[in-house]
Amino acid sequence: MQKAEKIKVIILTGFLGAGKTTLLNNILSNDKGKLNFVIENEFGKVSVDSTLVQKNYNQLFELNNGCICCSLDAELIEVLTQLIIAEKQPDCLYIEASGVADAGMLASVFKRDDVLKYFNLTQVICLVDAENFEDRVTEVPEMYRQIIAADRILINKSDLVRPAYIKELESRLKSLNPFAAIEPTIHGNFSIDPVPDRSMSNYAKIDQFQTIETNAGHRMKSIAIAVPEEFDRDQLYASLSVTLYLHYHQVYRIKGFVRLKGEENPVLLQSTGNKITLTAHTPSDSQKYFLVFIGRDIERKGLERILFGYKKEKVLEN
Ligand SMILES: Nc1nc2c(ncn2[C@@H]2O[C@H](COP(=O)(O)OP(=O)(O)OP(=O)(O)O)[C@@H](O)[C@H]2O)c(=O)[nH]1
Repeated sequence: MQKAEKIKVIILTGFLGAGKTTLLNNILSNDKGKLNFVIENEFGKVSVDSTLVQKNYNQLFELNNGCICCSLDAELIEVLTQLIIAEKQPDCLYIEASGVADAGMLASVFKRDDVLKYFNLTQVICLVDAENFEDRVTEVPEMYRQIIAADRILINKSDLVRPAYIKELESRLKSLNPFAAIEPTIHGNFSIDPVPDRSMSNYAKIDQFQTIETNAGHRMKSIAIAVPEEFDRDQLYASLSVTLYLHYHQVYRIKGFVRLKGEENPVLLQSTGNKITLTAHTPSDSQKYFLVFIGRDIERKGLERILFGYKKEKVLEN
């Protein structure tokens, strides 16, 4: 270890699609002169976020195919060890946890004596999606744990709800976590100053919440489907919209890259809540086309039928 001071660590948590990558991109672009390392953790095997994090970092580590809080702690320790022995240690390490990560369990890694010696977890920031909070919080226990483990809660997507609702949500979140600083944000536009009167994360308080069921694995599933063929934009949009409408309580997030008929650039397709967005994407040389579905009780066969079913029907019609 070259530096006298410990490596600062900031954990970003929040449910699927709450805006963690958007926030991280904002922080990194405001922080260009610094040596920043990033750990990206996605729940599924295939990573979309590592492509979407803009290159304003100095090194990026990916921990995929599991959740950093329950199945990847050995891999996390391995990355942390690499940082300790590296010639140049980062000014800050940002960890973007998967949307279903238990932030308390992740933060507890930084309580271990061997880790505490080199790393200072300064903030656990939880993003709450103002638009979808009510619908999801009752069915996803992981969201509670993310909220109660936070030093700072950002009510993101506040452009999509009424100002009066933000006030309501703020007091609701305050009752769940009275220790956190809470503020509304839009597109993760926020400056990462220290939480007032706190040089170290308050995550030690998590011990007070041990009565809440500990995370014995998530009920979520992540299914990646290769989509090398071109889709008709309207048909794809319609079949996924219907799926989100009918299976709103099962399909929590869709994201990936697809090609559309008659369009030169592929698109980044994303869903949060029941909204789908398609954004033009500049492909890399090794661009892969796939869609990742994250949700509960979802099955590959059913999803393939949704994606490709209408094509088969078309063949039969002709
Ligand atoms: N309207 C609006 N959209 C937002 C805001 N913040 C993020 N988004 C959009 O929400 C979608 C999800 O944002 P991400 O930053 O990818 O969310 P995430 O939490 O990293 O998602 P996962 O990694 O899948 O859990 C994207 O389409 C963003 O552009 C916001 O404040 N307002």
